[in-house]
Amino acid sequence: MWHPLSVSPVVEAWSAYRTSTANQWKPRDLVRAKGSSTVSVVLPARDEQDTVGEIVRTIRRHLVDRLPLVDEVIVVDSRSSDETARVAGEAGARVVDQDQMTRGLPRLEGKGDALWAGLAAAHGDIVAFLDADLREFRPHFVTGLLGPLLADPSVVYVKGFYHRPLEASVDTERDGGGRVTEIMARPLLNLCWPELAGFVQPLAGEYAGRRDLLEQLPFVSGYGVELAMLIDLLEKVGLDALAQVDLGERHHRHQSTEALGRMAAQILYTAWSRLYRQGTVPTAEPAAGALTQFRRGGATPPGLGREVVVHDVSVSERPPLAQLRAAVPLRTGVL
Ligand SMILES: O=c1ccn([C@@H]2O[C@H](COP(=O)(O)OP(=O)(O)O[C@H]3O[C@H](CO)[C@@H](O)[C@H](O)[C@H]3O)[C@@H](O)[C@H]2O)c(=O)[nH]1
Ligand SMILES: O=C(O)[C@H](O)COP(=O)(O)O
Repeated sequence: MWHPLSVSPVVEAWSAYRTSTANQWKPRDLVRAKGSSTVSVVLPARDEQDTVGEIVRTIRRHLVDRLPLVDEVIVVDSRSSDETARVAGEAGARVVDQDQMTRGLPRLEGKGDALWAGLAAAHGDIVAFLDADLREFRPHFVTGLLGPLLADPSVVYVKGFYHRPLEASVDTERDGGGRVTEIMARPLLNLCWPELAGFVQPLAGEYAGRRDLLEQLPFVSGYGVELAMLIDLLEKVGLDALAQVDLGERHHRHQSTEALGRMAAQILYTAWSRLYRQGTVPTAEPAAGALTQFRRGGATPPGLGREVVVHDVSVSERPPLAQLRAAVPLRTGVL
């Protein structure tokens, strides 16, 4: 047993063993290693018309047209109210509609449901997920995620990590980004799932996995999807089948503190479900599924000088796709 304040030997050994950097993985070598297997890239996108086009074009230019590494680029339009679908389509993505993909099933909210719809739409043996709000996007985000999977059959899932600047309109805090990660998710994981403490960016939206494994996982509907996936993967395949890759620096659109509060609440709600499954907490759901926030300037209720805003932060889950396919025999690429 190690001293609680020292680096966990599990984490240390795993990081040394399973961590690579994106520039280690040369695109031409990956094409060779890929052989006849197929790769899909899936981008969940809600109102990302400003960024999604450039990401799709970059992937197509470098990894579809110049080198045959990526076989399809799918953008899941997640109920956008802007031109996301048109922009993505014009850039060369196959655009699928979250609601069309899940028609006939209960309507669920948020990113996790978009990812599940994207996995259902994808044909690849390997599926890589990327957020659609990335700026200064470069192809090494994709090659880095694919490298360990194509080079080593014992790796089944790869998570990206990076430096995270916090970019405000006036200045940049070099390592100020990842606020939910640093203030909530990392402490939570360290305390409750210490084997996962070696993941540098546990909430990263950039990761890749083998499709047959991804299809065995439930997908939590909202922003808890990444946390749940790591915990479920740890239980299902163990730490040694997981890897992480250094993607350098990541720039993205920052959400407001208020929106991040709702994200954090969804993640905590999700963690609760896993703690319940492990027998650590007594009830299947936390005491409440609502988050009350106070916004400057309103007059409801009177006397507070604030507006009270209440959000439902509960999450649901889509079942593993493999379960659905077993119940209703379906080809890949459709639900
Ligand atoms: O209902 C939604 C909400 C978001 N998104 C997309 O999901 C991606 C990530 O969403 P974003 O709101 O930009 O999340 P971040 O603030 O960047 O949150 C970080 O932390 C989240 C919680 O773990 C992860 O899901 C994110 O991938 C990760 O980047 C973007 O492409 C969104 O357009 C959807 O497709 N549908
Ligand atoms: O991953 C996170 O912690 C959240 O997406 C917040 O990221 P940001 O602080 O870089 O906006």
